[in-house]
Amino acid sequence: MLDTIKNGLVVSCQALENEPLHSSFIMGKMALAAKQGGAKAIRANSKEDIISIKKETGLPVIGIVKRDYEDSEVFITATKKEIDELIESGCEMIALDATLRTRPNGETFENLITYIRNQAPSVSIMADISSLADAIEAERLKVDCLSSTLYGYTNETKGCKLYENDFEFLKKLVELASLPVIAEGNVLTPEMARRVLEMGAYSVVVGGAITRPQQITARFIEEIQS
Ligand SMILES: CC(=O)N[C@H](C=O)[C@@H](O)[C@H](O)[C@H](O)COP(=O)(O)O
Repeated sequence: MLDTIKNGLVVSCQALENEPLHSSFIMGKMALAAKQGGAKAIRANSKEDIISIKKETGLPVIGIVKRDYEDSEVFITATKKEIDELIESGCEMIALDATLRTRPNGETFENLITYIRNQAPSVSIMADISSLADAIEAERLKVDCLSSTLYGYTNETKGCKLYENDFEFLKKLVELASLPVIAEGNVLTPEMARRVLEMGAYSVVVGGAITRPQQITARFIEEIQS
């Protein structure tokens, strides 16, 4: 999986229940379009979407399951339940929240890593981090790669954007990490994607700027009305 995405583009094809394109059929077609454009792999949410995308494209998939829990802010692959669903989906890599926040049901990131290694030894693990401290802990637990997914999406980093100050956070992360670092989150243009790879990112994940038309439209509106 890691060899496949090196220096390449991964397209995130996700539409949650409250989004207009929410449908495994549509995500499959979206992923096919991404494949035709040259995507090396797809990042996707839910067992159903992953099965549909794999059937439609044959591309490797970085799988997540987003689910909200009352007792925790962690929502990306939070517990064993989501991991079981991902293993059943056949995805090649599982991404999970690797922040230091408390998980639902008293589960721990460390236990989930062990669980994946035992249940699905051929599946790679991506740690979705929000800070350098998260990255250090994820490396200690021997995940396969780090992704900047949650930078800007925790209480401590709220409002931060990955591209700020010429990708300052990503630069620090690449310097610190010995594992491959995937640039993900608010990579909005082809130029930004090239820039993060130049800075040493191993690969880049682009989501909304390709697969969420409501975000793309809003960006046009913002520009023409300002
Ligand atoms: C924070 C969170 O929930 N991120 C999710 C993680 O899978 C997705 O909603 C994002 O689309 C993905 O990370 C790609 O980022 P962007 O869409 O900004 O290119």
